[in-house]
Amino acid sequence: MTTLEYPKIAAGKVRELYAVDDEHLLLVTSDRISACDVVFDTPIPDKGRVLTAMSVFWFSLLSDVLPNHLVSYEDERIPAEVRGRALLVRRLAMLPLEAVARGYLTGTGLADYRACGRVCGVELPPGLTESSRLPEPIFTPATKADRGSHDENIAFSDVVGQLGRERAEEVRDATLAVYRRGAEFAAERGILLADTKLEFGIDREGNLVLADEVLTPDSSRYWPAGGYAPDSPQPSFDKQPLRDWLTSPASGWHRRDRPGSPPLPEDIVAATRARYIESYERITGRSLQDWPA
Ligand SMILES: C[C@H](c1ccccc1)n1cc(-c2ncnc(N)c2C#N)cn1
Repeated sequence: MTTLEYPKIAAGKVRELYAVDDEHLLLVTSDRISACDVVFDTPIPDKGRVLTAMSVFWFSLLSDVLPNHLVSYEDERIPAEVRGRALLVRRLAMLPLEAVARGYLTGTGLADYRACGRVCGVELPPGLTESSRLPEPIFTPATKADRGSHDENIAFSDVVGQLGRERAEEVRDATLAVYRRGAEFAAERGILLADTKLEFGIDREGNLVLADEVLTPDSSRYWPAGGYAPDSPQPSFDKQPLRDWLTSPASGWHRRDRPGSPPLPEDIVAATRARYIESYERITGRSLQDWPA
């Protein structure tokens, strides 16, 4: 089989989803990269393998927290062309929300806090600044925005209205448990997980199941622990070389007119590839060379 023989049922900025049969899907991660709301045409070699291998590692580490949708990463139904960057997963009834946990204040969380002292209705202490560590991780759900627009933060009460109280509490508790486990594990390896975005589905038996990708540099903010200092934006462990180049005169890219995406220089591609591989090897203690290609 090739992926072209499976019907494509969804596509994101860097991933595609195919229907394998009534019970199974194929989740394929490309080598494309998105930064500053731009999806670049220049691929980052091995980025899809890193993100896929990372999710498989985290699913295993989190298997005692809750079930997940992973069936296999080397099943015969996975086409050779995407082997190593594709997962065979169980088909679920997906919940219509982005389940976000935050351990640090940045991005839209910081903007909401500065506007009203709260994030998704959660009251925070005064005096927090950019990149402040929160007293404890918070659940900050968001709507699933259409392609091209940004997710909107919503309150827990909105999630209760969507899912009912019992399921909403289950999603909140699972999101925070996954984040806490991941953040603690990553911090011991020199990486701060500032926040993460999870997706959940419901299986035929009505169980809550962890889906999508999990705790990857594309679904989470990875910050180097060394040099962490609140009161200023933190460098992205994986995307900073790309961001620095993109916002420098060298790229010729100007946020104002956004002429599409400039081609990436070889040194930026190489530096970005190295960052992704380093994030995987630091977190897992394994070599990416041992992951299927
Ligand atoms: C957001 C994400 C997506 C991925 C790739 C490209 C575009 C969107 N997505 C995942 C499902 C999905 N549906 C049913 N069962 C599942 N196990 C999953 C998963 N994972 C639907 N959408």
